[in-house]
Formats: sequence, structure tokens, C-alpha cells
Amino acid sequence: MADRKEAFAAHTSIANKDSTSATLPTPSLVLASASPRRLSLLKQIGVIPDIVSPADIDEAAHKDELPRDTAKRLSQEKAHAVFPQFGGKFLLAADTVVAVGRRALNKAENEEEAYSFLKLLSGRRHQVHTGVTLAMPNETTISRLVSSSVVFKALSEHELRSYIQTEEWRGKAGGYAIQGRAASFVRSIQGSYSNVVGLPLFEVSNMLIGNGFDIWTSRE
Ligand SMILES: Cc1cn([C@H]2C[C@H](O)[C@@H](COP(=O)(O)OP(=O)(O)OP(=O)(O)O)O2)c(=O)[nH]c1=O
Repeated sequence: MADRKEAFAAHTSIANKDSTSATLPTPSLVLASASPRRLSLLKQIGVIPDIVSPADIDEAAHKDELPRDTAKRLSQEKAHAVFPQFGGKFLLAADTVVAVGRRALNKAENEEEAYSFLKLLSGRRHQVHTGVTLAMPNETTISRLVSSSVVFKALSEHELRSYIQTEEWRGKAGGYAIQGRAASFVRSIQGSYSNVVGLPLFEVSNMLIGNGFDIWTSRE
């Protein structure tokens, strides 16, 4: 009996919270990204951007710039490029760079480059850095860098060639997508999985919540 009472009380309080939060104004968010992965990662935590507006910037690294610094800087530049069009809203931008030591592996341009990236990643550890910048309605911005470490098994020639055929490497930093068939290459990962895919959800939600964006009132 006590169990049923508790269950009813819990149900009622969820229902009440639900109806309360449904009446709260939903904060407006701009996602400054062309990446479908970033959009679906945000949706995964219930955050639905009002506007998706990709930034068109030069993504080349500066001379002697460390990959982690490139990721953070580019997230800031993406935010700054788009923010002026959407004043008064929250805006989120990110950049993901795959790095082997000081060498950055950007998005592979063609099959040869994708093959050479995967050959380099084969049997070793690499880093995935994602820079995230949040611009606030009051025009202040904050940026975070999140780094994860990924170890690939040694890839056979058959695996390398077959993966290239899947085309999944296109548009992905480092020439692979952990959320696809390349998951079978990943021996271990240290850090945030969503960071590797392109948007570290723990840190992003903390950035949003810490700056007054209630992720629980952003609903589809
Ligand atoms: C390593 C890795 C990267 N990626 C993707 C995430 C990003 O879309 C892309 C890195 O390129 P980015 O330049 O960070 O992003 P983008 O050009 O795709 O989008 P935008 O700049 O408009 O935000 O690689 C995966 O989807 N899976 C992975 O495992």
C-alpha cells in the first residue's frame, strides 16, 4: 500500500513539474553549425535550437598553433561570425580537431587523404579536442576546451580499404566517425564520447545551465 502511495506521489509530482515547466518561456538558442551530429547531440539532451545557422570561416590552423588551441579559437570565431545576426539569444558554436601529437588531422578532402589519416591512427592513441563557445544574450561569451583520448586497434589493409568504401569518413575530423562503423576500430576511449562525436554534452549542458539557460524547458 505504502509503495502504491509513494508511486502515486512520485507520479503526481512529475506531472506537476511537467505542467509547471511547460508554462515557462523556452530560451532561444542558435546553433552556429552545419554539423548534423551537433544538432542530434543537442536534441539528445532535449535542447532544440530555434535557429541553425552555420558559420562560414577559414578553418585553417595558424602557424605553430597547437591542435587544442585551434579547436578553441575556431569555436570562438564561429560564434563571433554568426552572433551579430542574432543578438539577444544564446548561441552555441564548436570545433572538433583530431590530433596525433602536435599534428592536426582535419576533415579529409579525398580518399587518399582519408586512407593516410586512418593509417596514421592505426594501432595508436590520438586526441580529439572540441572547443565550445557559448555567447549569451548580454553579449558575453565563454569558451571551453574538452579533450578525449582514443586508441585504435591496428587496422588491416582490408579494414582500411573497406572503411574508405563506406564514405563515412567524409566531413569528419580525422577521417572517421566513432558513431558509425569506425566504432569497431576503437579499443578504448578516455574522456567524453559525445566530445569525440563533436559536442561534449556534459560540459555543454553545464555551460548552458550555469548561464541561465534551463535545458529542461527547451522542448520540441
Ligand atoms: C572524430 C569525429 C568527428 N566527427 C565530426 C564532427 C564534426 O561535424 C566534424 C569536425 O568538423 P568541424 O569543423 O568541427 O565541424 P563541421 O565543419 O562539420 O561543422 P561546423 O563547423 O559548421 O560546426 O567531424 C564525427 O561526426 N565523428 C567523429 O568520430
